[in-house]
Parts: sequence; C-alpha cells; structure tokens
Amino acid sequence: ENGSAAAIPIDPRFDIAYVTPVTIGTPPQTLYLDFDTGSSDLWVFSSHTPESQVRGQRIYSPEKSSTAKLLAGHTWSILYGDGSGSLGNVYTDNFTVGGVTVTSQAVQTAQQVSYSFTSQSEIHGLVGLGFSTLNTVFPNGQLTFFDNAKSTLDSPVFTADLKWKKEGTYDFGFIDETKYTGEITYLPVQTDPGYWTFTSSGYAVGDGAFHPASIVGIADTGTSLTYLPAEVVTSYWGQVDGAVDSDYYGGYVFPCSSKLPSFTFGVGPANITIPASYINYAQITEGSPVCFGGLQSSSWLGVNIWGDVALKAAFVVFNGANPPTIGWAKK
Ligand SMILES: C[C@H]1CC[C@H](NC(=O)Cn2ccnc2)CC1
Repeated sequence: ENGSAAAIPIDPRFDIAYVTPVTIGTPPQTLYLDFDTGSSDLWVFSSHTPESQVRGQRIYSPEKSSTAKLLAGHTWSILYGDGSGSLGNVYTDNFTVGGVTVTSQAVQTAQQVSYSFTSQSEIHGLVGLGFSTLNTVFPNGQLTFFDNAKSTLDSPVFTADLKWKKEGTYDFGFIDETKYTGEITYLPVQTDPGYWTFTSSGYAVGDGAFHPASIVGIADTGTSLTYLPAEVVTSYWGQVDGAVDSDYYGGYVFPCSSKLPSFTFGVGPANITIPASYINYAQITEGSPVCFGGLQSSSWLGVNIWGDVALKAAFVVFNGANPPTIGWAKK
C-alpha cells in the first residue's frame, strides 16, 4: 500500500526542520517526527524519558499500547553531527505513516535526550531514512521504516518534496508526476557507510559560468543548511556585499539588506538552482540586520551535506532498488 504524508516546517520564520505526523501502537498514538535521510534510527520521546527532559513534546507510551513488545536486552545511543544525541531501549509496535503501516517496527524509546532536543518542543523524535547499516541498536541492528515497508510498496521508493516556508510532502511507493517538471535525473548512490551519497557534477554562482567539479556529498533531509567545499562557498559569498565568514557567528553572515545570487548545482548533465531567497536563511536574532547564510563551508566536517536548503529546491527520489539510486528534478 502506498502513502503520502505532510512535511511541515516547525518554525514559520525559517526552515530549521520539518516534521511529519505518524501513529504508533494500539490504540494509535500520534507524534510528529523529523524524517531524516542522514540517519537510520527511529526514536521517540517516551514515557521512559525523564520529565525534566520533556518540554512540550508528545510522547509514546508503550505501556498503553496492546501491540507493543519490549525488544529485551537491546539498547541504542546516537550522536548527531550537530552534537545533539539521545539513547534508550527498544520496543516493536505498529507504525503508520500516511497510510503505510509496518507491524513490528523497531521503535527506539528515549531514556535520555540532549538539551537541543528538549528545547525543540515541535520535534517528538526522528525517523531515520538512511541505510539500515547505520542503525545504532545493540546487539542487533534494526531495520528502518522504509526498509520494512519497501516490500509492501508498489515501488521501493520514497520521494521528498520539501518547500520553502511551506508544507511539503513525503511520498512512499510511487512517484507523483504532478510534483516536478521536466525529467528526473538519476545518479548512482554510494551506500557505504550508509548515507544517500552521490556526486554532483559542479556548480555555478548566480548567472555566472558553470564550474565542472565532482562534489561527493550526502542528501540529508535532517540537516537545515547545505555545507559545501570552501572553494565553492568562498566563490559564492565573494559575490555578496559585506559577507564574512564569522568565527563569532560560526559561519558566513551578511547584511540582511545585501542582494544574494542564486546557486546552481549539477546533477549529471542536468542541474538544480537554489533561489537566492533560500540562501538568505535567517536573521541572527529576531530583528537583527545580520543574516546567516544557508550555504556554509564543509571544510571542517569531512563530508559535504546537501541539506534542506538544497533539497527544497528540487523533487528528490530516494530509490531503494538494487542498486539504490537518487533522482533529482526541477519543480
Ligand atoms: C555542521 C553540521 C551541523 C548539522 C549536522 N546535522 C545534524 O546533526 C542533523 N541532525 C539530526 C538530528 N539532529 C540534527 C550536520 C553537520
């Protein structure tokens, strides 16, 4: 059975993350989770999370679900690139997204969450959509919702249609032709170590010349911004009056009044253009004349990340066939 679910920006001012409604257990408990192609754990705020660490989040209570089963002797612990993290134990239960149900999905219940999760009341957990090799459950790694659902879908795919400051969709099992224009360009995916890793064919700043290059990076719906090689972001921000790479603010900032160019990245023989407005990410603080860029350097990361700033400029197909591929289309 195929499905479709909303991807809702959690903040009306800037797209820091997107959440999607899911139901867990019997009777169904509804939570809003961050679908994250950059990780592979499905974890939730729960009745096992200390009250001091829960601040407005909805929680999953396995003890209130007649279909919940403890996965005895299993634990998990995850650390994300931004330093946030969580850990806990594991149940299996019925898990439904947009009409797609997996019975006996591993649901990782949090017994500890870091402050950055506690402080974000709109995110009630994550649904990892990376490859299951990245799952942190010990001693037996668990399958992602997509890996469990794949065999029941018409086609082993899910698509991301994220939008700028608007609600988008994740579709499971089918490709909705009304959501994109032109053709979808499919690229090979490197599945080791478990991210949706692909190679972009180059970039252009604004209406400038296209620079052929091989930029290896991951498509990560769980990361707000896009992080690219220093030479790429230096040439971009060099075109913006007053832009500086600020140690104080931790990245490229610029006068909010400055005009920004768009940014184009190659996908095989095709390309995707990120509008300037997407790269004018947010004021440093409410009302500040200083703005933070949506394009930042990956030099200290060791990996290039095509986060939401890039993904929301495209219709993206995550094709879980063998071998997996990733598809990009304009929209
Ligand atoms: C410097 C970048 C900062 C942002 C990092 N992304 C993440 O940590 C994604 N994520 C998942 C759960 N919470 C956050 C990637 C590195």
